[in-house]
Parts: sequence; structure tokens; C-alpha cells
Amino acid sequence: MLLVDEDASHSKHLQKVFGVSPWMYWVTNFLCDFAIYFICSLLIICIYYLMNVELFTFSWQTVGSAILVFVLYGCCTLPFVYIMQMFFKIPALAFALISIGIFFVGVVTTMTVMLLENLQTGDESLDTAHRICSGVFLLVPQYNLGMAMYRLSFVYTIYDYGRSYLEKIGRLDALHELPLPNVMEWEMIGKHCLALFLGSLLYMALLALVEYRDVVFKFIRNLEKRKTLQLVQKNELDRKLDEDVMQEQKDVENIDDFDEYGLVVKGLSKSYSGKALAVNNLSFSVRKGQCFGLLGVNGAGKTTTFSMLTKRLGIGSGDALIHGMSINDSKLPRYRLLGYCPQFDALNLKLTAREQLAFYCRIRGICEKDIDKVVDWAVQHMQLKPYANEVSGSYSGGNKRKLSAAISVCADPPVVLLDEPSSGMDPSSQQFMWDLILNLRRSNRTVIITSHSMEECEALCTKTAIMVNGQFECIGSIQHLKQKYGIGYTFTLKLSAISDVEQAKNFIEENIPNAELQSIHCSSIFYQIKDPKFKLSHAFQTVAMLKKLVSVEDYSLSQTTLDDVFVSFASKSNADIIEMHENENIVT
Ligand SMILES: Nc1ncnc2c1ncn2[C@@H]1O[C@H](COP(=O)(O)OP(=O)(O)OP(=O)(O)O)[C@@H](O)[C@H]1O
Repeated sequence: MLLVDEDASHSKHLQKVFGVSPWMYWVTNFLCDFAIYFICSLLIICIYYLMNVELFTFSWQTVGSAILVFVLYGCCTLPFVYIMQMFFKIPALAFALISIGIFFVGVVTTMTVMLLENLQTGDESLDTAHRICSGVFLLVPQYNLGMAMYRLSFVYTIYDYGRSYLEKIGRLDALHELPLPNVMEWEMIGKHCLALFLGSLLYMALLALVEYRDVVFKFIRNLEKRKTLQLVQKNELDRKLDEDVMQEQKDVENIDDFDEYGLVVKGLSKSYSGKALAVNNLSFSVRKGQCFGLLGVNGAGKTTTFSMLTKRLGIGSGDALIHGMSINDSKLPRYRLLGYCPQFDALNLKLTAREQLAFYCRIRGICEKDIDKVVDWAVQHMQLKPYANEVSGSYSGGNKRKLSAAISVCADPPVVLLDEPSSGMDPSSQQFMWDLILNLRRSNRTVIITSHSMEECEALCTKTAIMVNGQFECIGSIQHLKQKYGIGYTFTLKLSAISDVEQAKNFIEENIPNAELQSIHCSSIFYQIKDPKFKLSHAFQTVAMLKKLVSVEDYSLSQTTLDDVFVSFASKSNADIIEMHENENIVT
């Protein structure tokens, strides 16, 4: 259950970002699970022994064999379950279905072969069915456990008959000379032990294959890269790039001294479907001590970008360099360089803030003697002291976010990625988070944030890019964006009746030709007037004339803010999505 939980909450990914290699993750889990399983198995055998249940304890050889079978079964079943749990997202469902499945499969396969064996003695036609079943079922760990236990009980049954007979004839002194079969023989538990041993190797190899699939199946990655590049090239022909975005691309290409840069992203792209790009040829650079803001509407591709930077997703095409080293470089010490706060808090809700911070400090290689100091600092600094010893499941959303941010900076990494760091926070917590980011900048850390808020980017970022449908629509400092896009006015008109909208729209467009329609919501019409020399009096006169034709409930004219610019990009995103779906429908 914990594994499903860790995967679903992205805590496993966070551990990997902070330096836990896949093999280390699975080996530690295996050792921990196996230790618990082994102690439980020993306890069962001890209880049998103490309660004088002779079935598995009548001789030391049987006890040893039972322990061997349990050990091999544990080694085989644990990686088998690790693979099975990957198909689930809900921990309780995984627990229920996997345990019921294991029990059911174990009982059915074992009972089938036992029945066939018993029936076979009177009917030779069942011989083939028995041979096939007992051969194929060797692949099932639970069958091997069941049959091994059945064979051990079979030896005991012979022993019990022998003992009763010797007792009857008064020769119990010859008990040790009973001709019992060797339990380790091939047809007894030998083949089941070997099957369990080979099964453990098989399932461990499968687990390794799943974890290292990108390395093992390099051709799939290369194929994806080629496909993504084709999509990027196809898109390149259709799209018209903003001049600042093009300049940023050129600047990135021309960087030859990476010492000044915390992060350089070159032509990063990703496609999930193989048909459309979720991230389309992003290039940007962030100097040390600066904060880069990735601003975009829902679905713009911000999280996908972060997922590639933290290697949760393989890069479709392009590259990213952290302190001059490619993130694909196996020598890159990501655990030392990168801090990451995911969009959804990747916390273990059963641990306290202190425990989680100590856990991640250990993962990140902080000396044991310093861990308490770091944890105290983080708890104090993040205003988590009152809750530090409570399980994080009981925290409010804002405090969970603070804890996630604390985890991302606990080892003082030089590059910090924060995915919507202040989402769900009240204004005072938001201010607190902003102070934290500003402090990171002051201490020469490179910070990259994603956000939906222009205000946040204005307060924190030295460079901001607005992302629409996976690509940058504009990039630059907030001052630059304000100068470039924040000119002119936003003109809003609210009518009393929706039926008047068309007439009002035509009238405005006739009388104010440079008014660009941004959107229409119910009876409200939004225009942008980009001409800085536009006379306000002309707008008022036009509305006064319009009022004679239709009933105007309200209207406003204000200078364009960056939020208006963002909203206009968002409308463009929606329009593009609708157009894309329409095209898809035409094609189908
Ligand atoms: N696992 C996935 N499989 C298929 N498509 C996906 C997957 N994850 C994201 N997408 C698609 O990729 C695009 C970008 O999604 P992404 O989550 O990166 O956006 P975002 O900007 O982070 O949005 P939000 O602000 O809502 O988090 C969207 O169109 C989304 O539907």
C-alpha cells in the first residue's frame, strides 16, 4: 500500500530527484519488507513448535525445509507484488485485489494439482492434465508454496503412520530408522524450491527492466525523439514566433560559458500522444541568483516541462543543462544541485514534518550530526513549529505546501524548481512564500517557478515567459512585457439583454475601428484598444450613442494590465484548442 501511495503522491519521484537511485529504492524496500516477512514466518514456525503442531516441526530437517521454503517464497513474491502494484493508483484497492488475487490463485492452482494427483491414481487419462498443470503452475509462487507445504505434510503423514505402527508393535526405539523420503528430493520440495528461486530472479529482473526501461530499450527513446523532432519541425512551419522568443532561442544557442547560468533549456519538447506537442521547443536560460517564471493557463505544459527537468518524464527532444551539465548525464549530481517542490504535495501523510525533513536530509546526504540543526532551521523558518510533531495528514493545505517547500530547500540546492509554490495559500502565507523565494535569489540560488499569477511573477521573477499550448508566446522581464503588451486600454461593455450583443458588437466595431474583440461572456463584451493615442472621450461618445440603440447596463474603460494580457493569451489558448478539436473532427 505504501508503494502505491508513494507512487501516486509522487513521493517516489521526489526521492529519486533527491538522489535515491531506482535500485536503491527497491533494494531498501525489499530488505525492509523481507525483514518483516521473515520475522512473521519465524514466529509462525515458533508458534507451531510451542503448540506442538508436529506437521512442520516433527524433525529439524522439516523445520529447516519449511524456513527455506518461506525464505524463497518471500524472495519470489515480494518482487512479484512490486510489479503488480504498479498497475494501481489507489492503495486500498491495490491491497485488496493483490492479496485476494494471491490467495485465490494460490488456492486454486494448489487444489487443482492436489485433486488431479489423487484422482490420477484411478484414472490414467488425467496423467497429461496433471503433467501440464504441475509444469505450468511452477511459474506461480503461491502454487510452489502450497505444494511445498503439502509435500512436507505428506512426509509427516508417512512418519505418523510409521510411528503408530511402531507403537503398536512396541518398537518405538526404531523410530529414527523409519525409511522417510528426503524432503529436498526433486519430486518432493526440490522442484518447488528451484522454481521459487528462479521465480525470484525472474521477477527481480522484470522489476529492473521496468525501472531501467529507458536505458534497456534505448531504441524506444530514440524513436520518440525522432517523432517529437518531426512534430517540432512540422509545427515550426505553421507558427509565427514572437521576436523576443526567437532572440531568447538565439541567446541560448550562443551561450558558451555556462558558469553564470543555473539552468539552460535548449529546444525542450514533449508529446504524449505522438500527434500533438504538450511542450513545443522551449528555450530559455536562467542566470544564477535569478528567478524565472513560467506562466500559463491550465494545460499550457508547465508541469510537463518540470517533469522533464526532474526526469519523471523522458525528454521528447532537446536538452537542459543544470550548472552546465546535461540532465541526461549520469554523472550529474542531481541530489546536490536540484531542489523540487511538485505541484501536488508529495508527502507521506503518516509522518510528522520533522520526520519527513529528517528523511529527506538523510537522502540528500546531510551528516547525521547536522540533521537536527537543519530540521530545526526549516521548521522555524517555515513557521511550522506548532505542528512539527503532528502527522502531516492533519495539516492545512497551506502548511503542506510550506512543508513541501521546506523539503525542496533543506539541503540548500543551488537550483530550485517550484511548481505553483503558493497555490492554495492565504495572502499571509503567500507573502511568506514569496519572501522565501526572494531570499533564495539573494543567496545566489537559481529559482524557476510556475504560476497562474502575473502578480506573483511581478513580485519574484527577473524573467517571465507566458506559455500557451506548450510554447512561449512572449518572454522577458515584467517591465518589458508591460511596455510591449500593457499599452492601450481594456474596454468592457455589459448589456441588459444577451440578444443585443450582436448589434452592440457591430456598432462598436464600426465606431471604434481599432478596438480588438477579446471575448464575449453572456451579455458582457471585452475589447482591447492598443492605440496609446486613443481618445477616451471618443469611447464615451460611442457608448452614449449606443445607449440609444440598446440598453447598456454598465461599461468601463481602464488601462491594460498584465492580467489582461494574460487573459488575452488564455483566450487565444482556448480558441486554438477549439480549432484543434474541430480539425480533428473534420479529419475523423
Ligand atoms: N500523462 C499525460 N498523458 C497525456 N496527456 C497529458 C498527460 N499529462 C499532461 N497531459 C497533457 O499535456 C498538456 C500539458 O499538461 P500540463 O499538466 O503540463 O499543463 P500545466 O500547464 O502544468 O497545467 P496546470 O496548470 O493545470 O497544472 C495538457 O494538454 C494535458 O492534457
